[in-house]
Amino acid sequence: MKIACFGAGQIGSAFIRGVLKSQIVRPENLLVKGGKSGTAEALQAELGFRLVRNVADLTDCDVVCIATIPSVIPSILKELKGNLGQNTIVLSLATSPSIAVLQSALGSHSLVARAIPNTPIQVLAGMTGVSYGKNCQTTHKETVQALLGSLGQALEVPEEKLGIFGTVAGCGPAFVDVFIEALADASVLNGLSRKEAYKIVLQMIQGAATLAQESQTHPAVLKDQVCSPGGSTIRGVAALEENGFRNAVIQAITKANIH
Ligand SMILES: NC(=O)C1=CN([C@@H]2O[C@H](COP(=O)(O)OP(=O)(O)OC[C@H]3O[C@@H](n4cnc5c(N)ncnc54)[C@H](OP(=O)(O)O)[C@@H]3O)[C@@H](O)[C@H]2O)C=CC1
Ligand SMILES: O=C(O)[C@@H]1CCC=N1
Repeated sequence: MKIACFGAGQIGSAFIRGVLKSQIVRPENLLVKGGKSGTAEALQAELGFRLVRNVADLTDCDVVCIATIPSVIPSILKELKGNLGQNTIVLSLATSPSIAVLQSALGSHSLVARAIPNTPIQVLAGMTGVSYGKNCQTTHKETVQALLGSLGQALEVPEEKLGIFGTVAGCGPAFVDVFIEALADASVLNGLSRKEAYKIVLQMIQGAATLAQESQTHPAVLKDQVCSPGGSTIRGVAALEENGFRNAVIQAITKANIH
């Protein structure tokens, strides 16, 4: 597979690291174009992909990804128009613009898709939602699925659900990181070292997620199994409820919701 990526910032670099780690693309078949700050050049020195010198080099790419903030995208689309092969799919990883806007900028026959990945793609543990423009046929979807699926799980969703999918899966890691840090702070407050705290917290979170996934048991049942009568856990659960933990999480997702 030959792919290109515009942007080597947070999600661009996670994508680049992921596709090289999964070996879905070889470094010589990965072309990257960065912005002005030199992040792409620094990453290239570490990972050995190719830097894009000329957009005309992209015509034989299977997929051209766009991993920049939305405001830069119109100028990238202008650069791309006329430099894409007949079967090159433009895959935007940005929260906007919509497929309709991408397609109208690139031409009515263009192959366009949108995906919202998350930072765990760099360790092949991603969860990515993807939506396709109307010109994408099964073979194009298979190419994108192979690419994104190599980074963890990738699920096709209608574009109207991509925002909330991307909010939970894409913003979610930051919320979980806040929770991890808070658990570690509480552990340190109560006498553990930072190192011990993170070791315990990370394995506990991974274990709880694995149990929920493998047992296919409702989280309320799993929670009840931990709460011994008159025991410690139920006192902690009551404290979470008293402090609006559930509501805080619901508000966080609702405020973050990508439209
Ligand atoms: N961060 C995340 O976890 C996720 C982000 N996204 C989406 O991805 C997009 C990027 O976000 P994020 O990675 O966090 O942002 P960053 O600011 O970290 O990265 C954006 C990158 O784009 C580069 N850039 C700017 N202009 C151009 C250009 N003309 N051509 C090529 N590259 C350019 C910038 O380079 P320079 O600084 O050198 O100008 C920068 O490195 C956003 O739309 C975001 O919504 C989606 C899912 C998850
Ligand atoms: O913060 C953001 O806007 C992006 C979208 C998903 C994750 N980060």
